[in-house]
Amino acid sequence: SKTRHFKWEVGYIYASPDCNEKILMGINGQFPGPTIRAKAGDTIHVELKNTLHTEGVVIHWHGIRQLGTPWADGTASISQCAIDPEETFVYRFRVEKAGTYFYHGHYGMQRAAGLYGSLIVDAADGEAEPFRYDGEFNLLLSDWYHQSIYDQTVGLSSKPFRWIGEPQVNNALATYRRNPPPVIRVLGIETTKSKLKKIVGPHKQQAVRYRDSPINQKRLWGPLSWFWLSPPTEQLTSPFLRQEEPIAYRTHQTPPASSTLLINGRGQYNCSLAAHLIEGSNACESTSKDCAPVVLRVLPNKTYRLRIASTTSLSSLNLAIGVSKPSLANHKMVVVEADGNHVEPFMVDDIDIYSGESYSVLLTTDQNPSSNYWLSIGVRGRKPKTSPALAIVNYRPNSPSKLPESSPPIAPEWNDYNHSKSFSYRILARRGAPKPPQRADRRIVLLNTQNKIDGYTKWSINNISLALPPTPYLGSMRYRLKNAFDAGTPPENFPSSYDVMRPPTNPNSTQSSNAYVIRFNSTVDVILQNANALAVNVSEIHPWHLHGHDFWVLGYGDGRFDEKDVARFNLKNPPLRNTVVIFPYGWTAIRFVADNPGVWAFHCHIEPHLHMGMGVIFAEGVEHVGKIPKEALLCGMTGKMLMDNHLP
Ligand SMILES: O=C1O[C@H]([C@@H](O)CO)C(O)=C1O
Repeated sequence: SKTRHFKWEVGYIYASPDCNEKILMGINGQFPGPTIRAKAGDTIHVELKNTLHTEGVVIHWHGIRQLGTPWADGTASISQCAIDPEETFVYRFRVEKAGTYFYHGHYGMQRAAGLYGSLIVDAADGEAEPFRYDGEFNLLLSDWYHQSIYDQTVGLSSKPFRWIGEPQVNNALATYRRNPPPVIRVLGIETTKSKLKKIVGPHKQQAVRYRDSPINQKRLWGPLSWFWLSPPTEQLTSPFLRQEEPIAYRTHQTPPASSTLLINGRGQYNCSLAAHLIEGSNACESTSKDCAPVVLRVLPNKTYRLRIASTTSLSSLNLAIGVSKPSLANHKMVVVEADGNHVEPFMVDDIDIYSGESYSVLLTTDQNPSSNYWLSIGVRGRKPKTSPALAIVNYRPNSPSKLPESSPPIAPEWNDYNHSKSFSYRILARRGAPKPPQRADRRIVLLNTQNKIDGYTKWSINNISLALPPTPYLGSMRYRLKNAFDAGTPPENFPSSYDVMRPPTNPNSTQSSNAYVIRFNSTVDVILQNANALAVNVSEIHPWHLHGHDFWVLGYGDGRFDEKDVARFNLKNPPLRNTVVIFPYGWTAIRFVADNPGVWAFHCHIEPHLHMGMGVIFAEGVEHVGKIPKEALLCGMTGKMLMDNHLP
């Protein structure tokens, strides 16, 4: 095995990930950051210089256990002090297991600023993974907002609360959405100002009125095929329209597409590559190569491994490959890996992927080779304001610019939770994978609720919203510093009178930095219990990610977890993972062995939710932690002790 050296600088750069220029966090001028490729058993050595100038930074290596190097986990306030501007920190750790991983910022909402990249671990020399393929592609999925992360975080901690919205809703649209006029869209051709006037003809006055709306003029009169009329118009039956056949048109109650999903850092804002095939879409016009569609160049009748990871800020995603006609999703995929663990192979038409998860699927290029196909990514679990992100599967020797002849595969409805559940339930450990201990030493039940604290909107776990302390836990626990974080053990359960199906009767909760201390080498079950959020009839998906461990997913259920559900736990072939979802109003049970000395975050991987307190801290075997590099301890109480020469 080798040591692989990298020298990185994190800094803001200009980029146009969705054809709109913004600033984002790049590494060595790149977005997404460089891909790390290593072999199982290798040591990764990243010398990270912070060139953000005015704020700290850390990088978390998602899915890497950090056995023996807990200070390299890259979690600000937990495993290390944030790296100051112009300072350098060395992340040095081993990658033990082949698989598809990624890395990302873990300080404030820096992940959502674009601070992420892929980390791919191949099998060690002389070893092989238990499946074969002819080639591979790496797809790192994310969502992208036009609002800066500073704008987003201030909104989340303001009264009244300002939600970040579905990906990239701009302000004009947000204003517009409060009072949406019916929308009429002219499709399939570029609408010019003169054409628009002609079409509008008899409704001219209404259109003129609309010019004073918050929507900018460019959008109204620009080359995009959009315009609005008010008051409500069911269908525009102007004779001009009929003349213009084959223009399709219809009325909408929804505003324009407002989100950008990115594939390998590239997407198209408010337009679709498949506009000519999808009613209601705008054609993309940009020629910027930052946002050119991703093309997967394949040969017919081969098998490819697609490595798919999601580092979205908010969105849950669905991925399918094909075209909508003649059959629905005409490339099957065989799932073989989840979060760096082999799963019992199973075949699907589409996969769901939540933030923090990764999969490998095998794709066989067995369709008509004279066509190219769509790889389509849609939103799950939250009502999308977005059209799907598209990449092109290019069967060679076709031209990569030959667009598929029919529209992308039709994604399941965003709220078809049965579809999502049936996918999750099919993920099982591959034969021969490590089995869980047959019983646990401790069970912690974590109730997930949306709350209010002094009028601020928060998320809480057993009525405690996580507030990180100024001194990272790893240092303060290792050196037994007093009063570095809130004392006392957080609750192991929640009151039996709590009704998970209804909004909280008393939504008030408290903030704390207290931590769960877990006996070293003990086996712990965690039941993640979902509940109704603040609004009636709302319960959301939350993907929970555990640092420092893989865990077995023992089971899922609807409603409130009950003691009798224990009998249904899968102890035979539960999958090992590092991220798992709770479905609306449901529970998920996991088991892990606390065999990794350190302090580890366990949290919802939705970036704004973590920011709103949706996480807990697990500490185990901290007395076995080796010598923490001083550079990880330079802040808070450990920083002061270093200055006074009081740390060993
Ligand atoms: O944390 C969240 O806040 C909003 C909403 O509940 C309040 O605006 C939302 O959809 C979340 O997921």
